[in-house]
Amino acid sequence: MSAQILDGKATAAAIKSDLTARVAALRLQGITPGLGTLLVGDDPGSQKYVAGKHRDCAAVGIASIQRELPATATQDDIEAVVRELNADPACTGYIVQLPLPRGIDTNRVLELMDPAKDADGLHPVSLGRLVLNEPAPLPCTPNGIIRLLRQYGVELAGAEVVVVGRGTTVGRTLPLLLTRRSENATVTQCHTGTRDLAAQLRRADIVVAAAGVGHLIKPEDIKPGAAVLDVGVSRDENGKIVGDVHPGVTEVAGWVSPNPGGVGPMTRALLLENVVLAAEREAEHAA
Ligand SMILES: Nc1nc2c(c(=O)[nH]1)N[C@@H](CN(C=O)c1ccc(C(=O)N[C@@H](CCC(=O)O)C(=O)O)cc1)CN2
Repeated sequence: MSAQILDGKATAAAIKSDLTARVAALRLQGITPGLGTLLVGDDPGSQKYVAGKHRDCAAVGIASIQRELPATATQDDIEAVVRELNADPACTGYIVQLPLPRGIDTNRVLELMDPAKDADGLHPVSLGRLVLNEPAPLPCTPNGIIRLLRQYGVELAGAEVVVVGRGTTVGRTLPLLLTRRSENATVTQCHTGTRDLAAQLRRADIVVAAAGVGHLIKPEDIKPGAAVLDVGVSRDENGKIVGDVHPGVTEVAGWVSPNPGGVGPMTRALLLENVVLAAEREAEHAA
């Protein structure tokens, strides 16, 4: 058996096509949505992701506001740009590309953002609203995972989901989305302190790997027919980028998300969606 591919590239393309029409409608009302990004430092991965976000903006008609600071930027330098983006009327929503350089207090930077301009759903106010089940911009990668599963008809209600990882962008936030009544999944969160990861994985209907440990998830750990989503990015001993999921998993699983081409493109599309939703709310208030 070979697993069905959860094609994030194709699913993201359909979302972007819908967004292109919605942006055109907003522009007719005199509103041009704008996405801001703040990139600090010269990490090639982060540079690539941010460049991709602005390419996507151009493709759907969203304006781009690109701010960059060197790796030597101080906390004050970064906070000054955050204040500028908060005040910029052309900027509907923005993100601070993570991770920030060592020595920078990331939480302080995020807390300084205007929550109304949080395009990432990672501001403490947005995360608090998510916990309280109130309307909030959804974190892009977790939202992308759920939308991809829905697109391919993978049942979430009653499913046993194992999330591997506890980072803010995926591990901590995905369980909050999966356990909403609309999804109704049961979630086990695993991490480096989990005593027997393989035992947890073997009973999972859905596995989301976001640990950043190359090929951590092996074929023998997967229940036949399960859905396996690979969100991890790390480098092997030759410097080649590898995901968290061993390629052999495709022979056991029912569905797999490729990496690249799975959750990454969904993350980017749903960032644009958050900006368009914010601009549509602005249009409603203006009417
Ligand atoms: N402020 C944020 N920072 C980070 C986030 C985030 O959601 N918000 N997530 C990750 C990085 N990330 C988004 O910024 C991201 C990662 C990967 C991709 C992507 O499209 N990957 C492609 C492959 C790209 C390539 O290497 O050629 C794929 O998977 O097909 C998009 C966004 C950490 N920081």
